[in-house]
Amino acid sequence: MADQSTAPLPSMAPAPDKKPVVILCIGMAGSGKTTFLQRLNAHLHTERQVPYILNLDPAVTRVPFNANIDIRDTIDYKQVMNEYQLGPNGAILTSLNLFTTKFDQVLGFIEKRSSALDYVILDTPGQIEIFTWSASGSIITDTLAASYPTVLAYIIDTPRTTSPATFMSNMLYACSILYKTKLPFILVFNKTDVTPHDFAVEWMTDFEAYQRALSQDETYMSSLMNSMSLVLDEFYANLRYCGVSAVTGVGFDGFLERVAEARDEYYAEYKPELDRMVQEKQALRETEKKEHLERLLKDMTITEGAEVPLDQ
Ligand SMILES: Nc1nc2c(ncn2[C@@H]2O[C@H](COP(=O)(O)OP(=O)(O)OP(=O)(O)O)[C@@H](O)[C@H]2O)c(=O)[nH]1
Repeated sequence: MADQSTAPLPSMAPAPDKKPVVILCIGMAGSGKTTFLQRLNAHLHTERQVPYILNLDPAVTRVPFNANIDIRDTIDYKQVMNEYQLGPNGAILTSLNLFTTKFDQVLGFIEKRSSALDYVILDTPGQIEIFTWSASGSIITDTLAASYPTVLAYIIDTPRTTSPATFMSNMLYACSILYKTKLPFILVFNKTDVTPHDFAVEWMTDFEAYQRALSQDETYMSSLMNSMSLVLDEFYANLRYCGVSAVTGVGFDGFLERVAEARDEYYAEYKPELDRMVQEKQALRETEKKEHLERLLKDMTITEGAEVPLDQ
């Protein structure tokens, strides 16, 4: 595995305990993750903020940015397919699993440069479930979130989400990922140059507007979605979102503002909960250790045997 960074880092005065924010880009195939990353990378460079980029998609043919670490450098996805007799999705998953076994090295690379970095950005495989519902995806996410403020950017193909039914399934998917990872979450409505995301904002903030859109759908799905939308109301209430165009570059300042808010949420909510869990585990381990020791001492007293009076 290699750290491919080529350009020297611009001189920045790092704050003593400054940690880069990790942005995990996830989204359905074709939502524009890679283009989004390319644009974000360009945007950050113009702002003189330094990103460290990881490509975790072993099947991508062309990466239009300079990835510091690329899964394809260590794992040949086609070879994995042949060697393990797998189909495309199985091979992507296996490649990710193999890569995860070396993730400690990746962390080492990030750690070495972390004081000079502002962001660590990850591009994930096109098939969203391979990352979000796999053990390796969880290990990567949890490992990063244990060391760095980590946020999820869920990229949405806005022009393909304009029907109430597609919108609802996309939101339910986002909701399931949010509850699984519990990490700060940003909905990124991409491709707003084709379709502005105003309709989505309206549906998320005005329950009746979504109901009105639904009422035009007379299929059985409509009543199901009606009930579901009540569930999602709570999800929307705690959600951060923004609209961008990865092609024109519109909306990236807004995205970075959301990232800053999400980072604050990480420190205010996720990190204390993580620390609490670690402390709980440590306390449990201490109690178990004490119990073992007590049992051992008791066993030793028993085996010492009773005192036998000697014949006089
Ligand atoms: N008009 C427009 N097209 C976009 C935008 N972002 C991405 N696209 C196009 O959407 C298509 C898919 O973009 P990718 O960046 O490859 O999407 P992806 O999510 O990485 O795709 P997978 O690797 O299959 O997951 C490409 O044709 C892009 O040019 C955008 O903001 N506006």
